[in-house]
Amino acid sequence: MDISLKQVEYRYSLGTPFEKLAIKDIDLEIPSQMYLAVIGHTGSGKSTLLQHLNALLRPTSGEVKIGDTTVTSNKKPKGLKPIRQKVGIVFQFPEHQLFEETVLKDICYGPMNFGVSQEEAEKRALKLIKQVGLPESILEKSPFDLSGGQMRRVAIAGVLALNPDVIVLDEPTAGLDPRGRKEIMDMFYQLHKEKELTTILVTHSMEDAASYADELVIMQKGRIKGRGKPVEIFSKPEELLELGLDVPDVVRFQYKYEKQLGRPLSKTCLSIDELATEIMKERERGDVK
Ligand SMILES: Nc1ncnc2c1ncn2[C@@H]1O[C@H](COP(=O)(O)OP(=O)(O)OP(=O)(O)O)[C@@H](O)[C@H]1O
Repeated sequence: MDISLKQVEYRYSLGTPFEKLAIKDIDLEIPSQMYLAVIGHTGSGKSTLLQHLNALLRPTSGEVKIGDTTVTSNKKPKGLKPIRQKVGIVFQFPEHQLFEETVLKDICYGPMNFGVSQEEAEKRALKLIKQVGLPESILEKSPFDLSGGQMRRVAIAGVLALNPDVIVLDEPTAGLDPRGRKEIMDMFYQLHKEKELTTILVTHSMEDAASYADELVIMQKGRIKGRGKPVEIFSKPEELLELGLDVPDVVRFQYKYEKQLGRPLSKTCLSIDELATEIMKERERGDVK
């Protein structure tokens, strides 16, 4: 399912003394099955943008197309439910929204609310609990007896239980330890590939943006400042650093190395292995120590 935004602007508290422009001039095409990462400073409008992707927010002006449905300021989509089913959002700390007595009931709540039979919902829960890396036995436990990382996975299974075509991730690993972060990010990547899920990730982690995304969008002060493949975006680290954004460690190493070398390497490397190979090649040429 393709999503597109045309000249989207959003103002919070429109028409009040607290009116606040959050995003402006947003033109964005997200083709089906893409993995897109949205990066930018705090307050640059990333979360506001995300909430337009399943009509949680409607633009103050401009137009959002989600599949065949058009959302504008004065055009409330007829069926919001299908959009909410097709586009699942995993907010920061999604475990705060767990509320049922058992994990099974929690995962089944969403689909049953959308008219899926209990039998089908339970079938999905059983499959998903394994996909998010948890044992089947956890289904009968109270979600509140689980660790933070387990709760996060249960909450993610609840979003996936709606069988979305698109999944929107707003800093989905916030607060997890490095191992938990990697496991969750790898899991989303696998789901993206296996289920052909269009994936939109908001992240402050440049490593994650570089490792997983097909393309990156840079937001600054409510506008889109740039878009490109990770290797294109990170091949100009100075521009990102000027915007006050970070770059992956490997890009920083390459940048320093090139300064010493006095010329660029033949390509931008996004992994340590790639960079090591490039440096070896330089050394084999014999003009570098
Ligand atoms: N509910 C709200 N009411 C008024 N202004 C808001 C509201 N939510 C966000 N804003 C403002 O809109 C702008 C964009 O905020 P947004 O949360 O979209 O940024 P962000 O890039 O997601 O930030 P972060 O990385 O901190 O989550 C900011 O200036 C913010 O203060």
